[in-house]
Amino acid sequence: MSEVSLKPFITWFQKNGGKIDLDSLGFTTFPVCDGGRGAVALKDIPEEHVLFSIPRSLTLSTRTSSLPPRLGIDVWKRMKMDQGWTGLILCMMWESANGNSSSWSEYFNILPARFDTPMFWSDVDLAELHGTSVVEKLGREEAEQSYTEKMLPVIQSRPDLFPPEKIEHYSLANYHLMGSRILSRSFNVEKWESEEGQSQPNESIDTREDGMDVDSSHSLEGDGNVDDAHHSEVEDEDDEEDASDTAMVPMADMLNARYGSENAKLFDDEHELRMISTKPIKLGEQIWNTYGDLPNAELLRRYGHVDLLPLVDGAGNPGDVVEIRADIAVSATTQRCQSLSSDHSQERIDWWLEEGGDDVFVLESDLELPEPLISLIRLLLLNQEDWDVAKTKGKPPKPKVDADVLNIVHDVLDTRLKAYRTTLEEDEARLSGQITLNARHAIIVRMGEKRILNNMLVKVRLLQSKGVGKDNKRKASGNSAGSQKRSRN
Ligand SMILES: C[S@@+](CC[C@H](N)C(=O)[O-])C[C@H]1O[C@@H](n2cnc3c(N)ncnc32)[C@H](O)[C@@H]1O
Repeated sequence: MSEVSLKPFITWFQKNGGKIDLDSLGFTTFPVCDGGRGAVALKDIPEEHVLFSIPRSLTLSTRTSSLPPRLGIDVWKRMKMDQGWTGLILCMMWESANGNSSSWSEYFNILPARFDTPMFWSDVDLAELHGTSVVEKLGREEAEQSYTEKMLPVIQSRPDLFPPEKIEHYSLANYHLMGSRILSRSFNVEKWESEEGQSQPNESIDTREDGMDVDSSHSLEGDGNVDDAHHSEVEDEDDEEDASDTAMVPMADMLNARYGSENAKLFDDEHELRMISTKPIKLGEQIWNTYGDLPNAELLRRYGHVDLLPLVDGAGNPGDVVEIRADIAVSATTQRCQSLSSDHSQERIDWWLEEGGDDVFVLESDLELPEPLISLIRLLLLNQEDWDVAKTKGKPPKPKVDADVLNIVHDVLDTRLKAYRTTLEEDEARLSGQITLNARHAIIVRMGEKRILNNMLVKVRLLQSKGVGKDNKRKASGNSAGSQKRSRN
C-alpha cells in the first residue's frame, strides 16, 4: 500500500485525537523480506522520543465498540462473547459491516485483506510443515467451532442488528480474516488502575488484550513498557485472561519487527498509548517494534513471515526452538530399559504431570539440555526405593546427566529428527530452486529446527565420547542440564 493511500487514515487518526510526529516518521514500502509496508525515520530520532500517541478511545476492542451495549451486556456475557476472541471478532465484523458510519472505517480501509499464514494454506502446503508443531497449533477446527456454536447463535438472535442483507459480513471466511487481523496486529492493553473494577464492555474508553502487549508503564526505565506480548491464540479462549484487554491499536500496528532489531515500543498512560523510540534511530532506518523475538514457527503461524539473519552455520532465526513431546522421552527410556513395565512408567508419568511437570520440552539454540527432560528421564529410571523417596518428598530427581541419560537423550533427538520427512541437505537443495513462498517459509522453519537438533546431537556425541557421566569426577559443561530459560540472545 502506498504512502498516498494512507493519507485518509492519517487524517482520521489526527482528527480523532491521535498525534503523530510526521517530521520524524513516515510510511514506506520496504522489500517483503523487511516487512513490506512499515515506518521509516525521516531524520535522526533520539531515544525516548514520542513517535505517535493513540487515545484509548481510538483503539478497537469490546470496550470501545458500540456493539456490546446494543446487544445488552447481560446477553453479551450469557452468550459468552466476553470469553476469548469471538466477541472482538464480532465487533470487528459489525463495525466493518457499518461501513462509513463506523468510527473505524478509515482504519478498516488500510487493514490487510489476505494473509500468508498457514491458517489459509492448502493441505499440500501444510504437509511441508510436517515435523514442526505449527499445524497442531493452528486451531482451525476450534475456531470454526466457536464460529458455529458461539457466534452464529448471537447473529441469528438479532436480525435487527445483523440484517440479512448484510449477512455476507458475518461469513466464516470473514471470521478467519478478522481472527487473523487480531492474531497479527492486536495488542494487550490492560485497564488503567483507575478503571479496575469496570468490567463491562464499553464502560470505559480504553483497551484490550493479548496481542503485542502494551505494558502499563510510563517510563522507559520502568518495567512497564507496552510489551509485545503477542496475541493469545484461539486455543487460549478458555483461559483466565480478560478478553476485553485485546485491542486493535491503529498506527501502532503499522510497525514491522525483526529479531533483535526493536528500536520503538508502545507504552501506556491513563488516556493514551505512546509509541516511543527505545534507541537512537538514524535517518532512513526502519522503525521496528518487537513481536517478542519469536521462533520462525511462531512468526509464520501468527504473522506469515520468517526471520532470516546470518548465523555461524548459515542463516536463520537465533530465536528458533524445537519442541519435544514428553511421550518421545518416555518411549526412548522404556526402549532402552526393557525392564521398565508400562504400569511402572505410567504411575511415574501420572505423578510427574500431577506435580506440574512439563509435557513438552523446549530445545533452544544455546544447546542446553532442558532440565525437565533430564529430570523426567531420571524419574523413569529410579529404582523402587528412590522412587518412594521422590514421592514422599514431592520432588522429581535432580537434572544430572549420566551415561544412561545421555544415551536416552541421543535416542530422543534422533527420533525427533526423524519426524521430518526430509533431511537438512534436501531442504537446502530445495531452497535454492524455484519454490512457492509457502514452501520456502515452511522449509526455513523446519531447517531452523533441524539445525538445533543436529547441533544438539553433535554435542551429546561429544559428551558420550568424553565418557561424561561414566565417572563422577568428570563434569561437562551441561553436565547439569541448562535451565529452561526463555531468554534468547
Ligand atoms: C503488525 S503488522 C506490521 C505492519 C504491516 N507490514 C502493514 O503493512 O501494515 C504485522 C505484519 O507485517 C509483516 N511483517 C512484519 N515484520 C516483518 C518482517 N520482518 N518480515 C516480513 N514481514 C513482516 C507481516 O505480514 C505481519 O503479519
